[in-house]
Amino acid sequence: MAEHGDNRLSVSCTRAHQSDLQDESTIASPATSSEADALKVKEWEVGRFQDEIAATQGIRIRRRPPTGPPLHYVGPFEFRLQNEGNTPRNILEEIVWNKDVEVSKLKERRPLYTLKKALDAASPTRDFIGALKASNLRTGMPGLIAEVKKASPSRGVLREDFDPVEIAKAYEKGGAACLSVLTDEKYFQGSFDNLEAIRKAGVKCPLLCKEFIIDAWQIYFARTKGADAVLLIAGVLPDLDIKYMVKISKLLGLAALVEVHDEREMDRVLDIDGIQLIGINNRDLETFEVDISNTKKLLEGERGQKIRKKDIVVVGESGIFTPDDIAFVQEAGVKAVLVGESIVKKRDLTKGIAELYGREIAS
Ligand SMILES: O=C(O)c1ccccc1NCC(=O)[C@H](O)[C@H](O)COP(=O)(O)O
Repeated sequence: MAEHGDNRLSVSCTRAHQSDLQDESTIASPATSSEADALKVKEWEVGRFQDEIAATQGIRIRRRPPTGPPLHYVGPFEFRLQNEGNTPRNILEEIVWNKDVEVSKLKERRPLYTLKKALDAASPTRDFIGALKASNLRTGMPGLIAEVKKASPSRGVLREDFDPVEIAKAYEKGGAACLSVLTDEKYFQGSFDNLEAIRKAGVKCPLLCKEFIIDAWQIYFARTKGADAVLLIAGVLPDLDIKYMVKISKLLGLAALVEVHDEREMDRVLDIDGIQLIGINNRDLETFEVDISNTKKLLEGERGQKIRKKDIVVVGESGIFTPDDIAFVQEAGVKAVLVGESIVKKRDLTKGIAELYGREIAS
């Protein structure tokens, strides 16, 4: 019944205090099924409370279906009962609701204390932000985070002959500074096995675990699978969760790429101390619309000044296809780009990077 004990952790995550960082593994599991039921009820109540807090920060994505699980099974037949409350409003919300269930099950199999134990023997992480800065200095162009991406909800399957390790090696050969590895199975056909395999294959580029993180447990898990950085999506996580998760990431030696899509999210994130890496996603994850001028819009005026003052590295993400696109986001102020579709679809991945940049960027 570790799940229920651990679920209390995600509650503490929203009410983050520094002391939570020490207390996590000591929370007890419920002893009886009635205690477990009571905890489940509490969990729903807290979930609703979390959503209320999130809404005050402009977050539209609800953590869980407000009226209970989206599927109901009645008698010998399965009925799919849907109403406005338990139907996700968009794909991002659907992903988050599925992730919540997935993470609860994973936590039951691998409670936090076992992950912490595994970390005692883990090899050190590599400097993700340092690699981006070094590449930017060396080439005079944005450092490349090349994405190992088989499929996506908006584009379907991008590459049929998908060998993650071969793709990672080809990207590295083409001059990628870092790699982004999608680990979500249901919507992106990715996996943590891919992340682990790339890490074990001797690829030197630091690795971003591209996951929908909603619980600090996932950060520990990513670290055990070889990640050097994790993604935190401001459109999903309230401010206190971001603060807490950035701290946890640092404690584990991981960089945190905090992703924003609009001005409101950027302003929230700029008010949080300790953030060194911000990704501006040109894709609206609720509608799939992609517009690279979003990067420019979010870096104009006072926001740009604040970012430079804080020495934050900005990554332009999504919809980058041509040397003109690279020049456009560089002009806007990014020091790095995160690119999936335009390179993963190329037959020759190494050459594809040179085509994207309009020149060789390998050293
Ligand atoms: O790509 C999607 O369809 C998508 C849908 C819902 C949530 C996230 C999604 N993508 C994640 C990303 O933002 C991209 O994988 C990444 O920035 C690379 O984008 P691209 O170069 O356009 O493949």
